[in-house]
Amino acid sequence: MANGPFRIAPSILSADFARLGEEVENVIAAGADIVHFDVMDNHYVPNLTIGPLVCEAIRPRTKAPIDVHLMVKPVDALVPMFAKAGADIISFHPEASEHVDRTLALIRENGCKAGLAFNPATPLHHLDHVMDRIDLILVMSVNPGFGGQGFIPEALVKIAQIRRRIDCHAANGGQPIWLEVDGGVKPSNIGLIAEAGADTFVAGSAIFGARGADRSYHEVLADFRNALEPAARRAA
Ligand SMILES: O=C(CO)[C@H](O)[C@H](O)COP(=O)(O)O
Repeated sequence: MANGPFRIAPSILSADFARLGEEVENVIAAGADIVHFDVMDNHYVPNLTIGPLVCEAIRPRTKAPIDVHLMVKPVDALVPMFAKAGADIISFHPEASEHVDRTLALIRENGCKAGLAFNPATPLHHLDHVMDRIDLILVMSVNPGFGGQGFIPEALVKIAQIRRRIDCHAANGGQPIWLEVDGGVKPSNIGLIAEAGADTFVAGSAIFGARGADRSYHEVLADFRNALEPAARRAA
């Protein structure tokens, strides 16, 4: 699936919704690894997007993992619905669940990988006692709700702190955990984000914005891969 140690996950929030199936096929054919699916409820975040029916509609269009980011409160009722709709990974925010441990278990019981998402101001103590129940940690490098925002540089510190926790967990026999970053990721900063310790990169406007810039998804994804090369060489 991924080229080298890194995965690129286009956020379909910035895709052309009128041609969503085609957009998903094209961006994966151009070399992306994962489909990032942003779910917003106009309650936990001030925007409203897409739900399980749209996930179900795009599922047959790709074999790539569908990575559902739930920016919703409450969370639990949507977990089985997205699992049934074909999600592979489901992430949620600890502030949006009354029982983080229960929600993580529910995601795995429904056959998906479980992710925990951290807003820029969410403290990392939410990882305490649940590291063995997590498959992915999602660091938001913008406040959630909208695509096209600028990367918040303090996220780099948080990424490095989480990388140390993941490596320590693995050194003690723990399961692999992906470290995903979402918000303002571009070819100009992805190298720095990888050096801080991320391995999975969500990008919406920087990839789907190619449409307006007269460039192909293949060209834009090549920019991302080239920018990742020094970090990939160091990781090899
Ligand atoms: O979760 C999100 C916003 O809440 C989006 O996935 C994220 O912002 C990606 O968009 P962009 O790359 O344009 O910043």
